[in-house]
Amino acid sequence: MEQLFSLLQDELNHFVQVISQVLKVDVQIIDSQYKRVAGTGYWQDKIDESIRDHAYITKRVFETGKNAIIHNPKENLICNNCNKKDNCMETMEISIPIKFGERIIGTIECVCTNKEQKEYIVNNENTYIVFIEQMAKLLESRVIEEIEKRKKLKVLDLLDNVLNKINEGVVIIDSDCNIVNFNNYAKNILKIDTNLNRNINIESTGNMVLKLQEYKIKYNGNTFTVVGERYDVNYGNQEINEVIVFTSRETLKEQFLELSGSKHDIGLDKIIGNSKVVKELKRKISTVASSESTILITGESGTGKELVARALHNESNRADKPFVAVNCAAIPDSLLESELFGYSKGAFTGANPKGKIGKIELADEGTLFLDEIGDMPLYMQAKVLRVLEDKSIVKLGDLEEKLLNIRIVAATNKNLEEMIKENTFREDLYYRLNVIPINIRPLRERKEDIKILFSHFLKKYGNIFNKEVRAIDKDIWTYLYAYDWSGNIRELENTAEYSVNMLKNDEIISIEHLPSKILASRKPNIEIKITLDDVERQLIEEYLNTYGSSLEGKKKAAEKLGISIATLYRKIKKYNI
Ligand SMILES: Nc1ncnc2c1ncn2[C@@H]1O[C@H](COP(=O)(O)OP(=O)(O)OP(=O)(O)O)[C@@H](O)[C@H]1O
Repeated sequence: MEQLFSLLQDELNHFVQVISQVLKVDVQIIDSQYKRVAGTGYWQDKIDESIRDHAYITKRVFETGKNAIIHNPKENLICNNCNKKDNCMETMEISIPIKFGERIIGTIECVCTNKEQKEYIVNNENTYIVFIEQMAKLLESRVIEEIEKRKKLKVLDLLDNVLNKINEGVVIIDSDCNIVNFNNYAKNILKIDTNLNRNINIESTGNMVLKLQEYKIKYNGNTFTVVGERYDVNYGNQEINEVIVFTSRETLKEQFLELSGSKHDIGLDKIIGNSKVVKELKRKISTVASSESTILITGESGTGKELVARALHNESNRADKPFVAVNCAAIPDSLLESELFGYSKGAFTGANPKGKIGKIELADEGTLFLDEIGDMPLYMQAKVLRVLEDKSIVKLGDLEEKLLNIRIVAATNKNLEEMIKENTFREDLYYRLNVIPINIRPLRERKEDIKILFSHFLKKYGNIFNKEVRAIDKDIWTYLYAYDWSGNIRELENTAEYSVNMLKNDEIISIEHLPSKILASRKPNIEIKITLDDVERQLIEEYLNTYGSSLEGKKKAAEKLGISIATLYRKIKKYNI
């Protein structure tokens, strides 16, 4: 509270000057620590001095909370003990308390040092005292105001901090669409530099993503697609017109996948497909999931290698332990070793002084997934081989060996055998990794999976973008079967995402929603390697999915298929459904 006086210093000086001019005497303000915080004339250059050892009149005001009007200081009992009494020049003193609620936080003191001054005051004493009391009240309300202001500033500061910590962008704009304020997230996403440009343009695309509006934000020559909410906050104030709270579309998608558990709970049921190849793949995963042996997953990009690796982990008896994925192609060679092995305190210049736990150690008791192992530099291959052989690691800068219990699953889209011939992949590591090989066939070799996968992805993106995918026009399949799918399932998934984006309300998914490259690829009389059995099995599965596999469900499915329940049972057995 006392510090507040020092924050109001300029105003205090102004106060004492005004009182001094009216009363024609010197005026000072004393705080509750008996420190002079403002003064005129004789006291002007004695601010901040303590008056404690001769503050007899001031003390009385603090004790009683009442005005002290002393007409003859030297003779007054209050001054009896004052050691300055003999040299005291004062002819009259008025001390008025400055209150803050019930508390006394200071005094306003006016001192006459000659007869004329005293006479001037005494002639109008009551009026002057009321005047000083009013000034004390004014000071009290200024203190309250200042405290309120400070509280608000603290809350604003706190809000600012909170806004900068959240994972959403916040931009405040004025009525001319100029940025007034923004948080760190918005700054990073939109690359805001208000020194360069403050103008921003926000337009709704009309799309909804997970129940939020999608917007195109144009700023500084760039366009960003975000999702969020706009709030009108113009309460007759041109300077603050609107707040937009947003997140990037990609982040939202990630969050959705995290929340829906699709990243963590990837089990066999997340591997979609009816083809023999997929069925065989799933069977193999459940057979080998709990084995301790190393697995090498091969397959073209986008065939689902990571999905299979996660399923292997989640189906294994290590499922509740960590699954740590390292993408060997995404980490620069110079960082890969410390990323994998970690380092001890002060291992090298520039290293984190606390040391770092490597990904291999993090995977202890769980699964280490070495993705894109074909991109691992040769010297690192040798080190990883040692981990496989010794089941232990030595951190960089450390001498101690740490025993580990990890299961290694590696994956690559490269032909490692070719690489061995070219001396770019170690033969010994290859055999160590390839104990259980799992090869995932490209989508073009199992086109019968396209229908179920595409339908699955349409549903997924329908949920994400809050669009109802009511039906699919059957003509679409001819195009999807004819396409080559060099990007495999990832490309099919992206196509489904594109189609859902293109879908307007009340439409059904049809060829007009497909990307042009797929429409262009259609060859006449395409040869689809689907047998009658495949179609029959798929139909039965679809009906069982719809009606359920209870007896009632099966009866309904048989009725819809136009076959007897006995025939249905026979076919279920035949197709191993
Ligand atoms: N059988 C499947 N069922 C459902 N989704 C699948 C299937 N196979 C792949 N996907 C999906 O396709 C996308 C690509 O899969 P994933 O990342 O596992 O492929 P990858 O072979 O590891 O690719 P890359 O070699 O490029 O790393 C992912 O979104 C994955 O969920």
